[in-house]
Amino acid sequence: MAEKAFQDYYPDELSHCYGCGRLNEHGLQLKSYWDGDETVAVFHPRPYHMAIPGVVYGGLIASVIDCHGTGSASAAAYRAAGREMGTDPGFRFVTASLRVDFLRPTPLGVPLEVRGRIREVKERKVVVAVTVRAGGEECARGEVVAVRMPEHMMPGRTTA
Ligand SMILES: CCCCCCCCCC(=O)SCCNC(=O)CCNC(=O)[C@H](O)C(C)(C)COP(=O)(O)OP(=O)(O)OC[C@H]1O[C@@H](n2cnc3c(N)ncnc32)[C@H](O)[C@@H]1OP(=O)(O)O
Repeated sequence: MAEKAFQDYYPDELSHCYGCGRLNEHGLQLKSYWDGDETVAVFHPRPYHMAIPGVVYGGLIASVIDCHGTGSASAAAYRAAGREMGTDPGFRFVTASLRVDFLRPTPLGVPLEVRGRIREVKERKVVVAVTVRAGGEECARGEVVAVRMPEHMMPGRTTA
C-alpha cells in the first residue's frame, strides 16, 4: 500500500486548503512525506503557474513552502509525541509567519523538490526551514512558523 501523505490524515473539514486540501479540486493538493529526519514534497508546476515566460510564479512557490511547512509541523508534533498521524486528539497547525527568499529564477517545466527541516518543536509552535530545488539547484528557501490552530478557527465555530 502506498504511503499516506501528511495531508491525507487531515479530517475532511480541514481538507479544503488551496495549497494542500485533498478535497479542493482547484487547489495544488500538495503531498508531503517523511524522508528520514527531513520532510519532502514534489510539486509539478503547471504552465499557467507562470511569472514571466519560463519562470515559476513566486506566489506559487510561497504556497508550496507554506503548506509543506504546516504539514511538516503537524507530522513533527506527532513524531515528538510518539504518536501516529491521524490519531486523536489531532495536531492541527496554521501559519503564523511565512518568510520566503527567492535565490534565483525557478524554471518552469521541471518538478520542484520541497524539503523541510524541523528547527523547533514546542507545545504550540513548530518552526520549519524549507528549501525549493528545481533541476538540482536551490531556487528558493523559507521559514514557516506554524502555531496550533485555535479552537475558534475550526470550521463551524463562530466565536473566539
Ligand atoms: C490540519 C489543518 C490543516 C489546515 C490547512 C493548512 C493550513 C495552510 C496554511 C495556512 O494558510 S493557515 C491560514 C493563514 N494563517 C492564519 O490565518 C492564522 C492567523 N493568525 C492567528 O490566528 C494567530 O495569530 C495565531 C494562531 C497564528 C497565533 O496566535 P496565538 O495567540 O495562538 O499565538 P501566541 O501569541 O500565543 O504565540 C504562540 C507562539 O507563536 C509565536 N508567534 C505567533 N505569531 C507569530 C508570528 N507572526 N511570527 C513569529 N512567531 C509568532 C509566538 O512568538 C509564540 O512563540 P513562543 O511560544 O516561542 O513564545
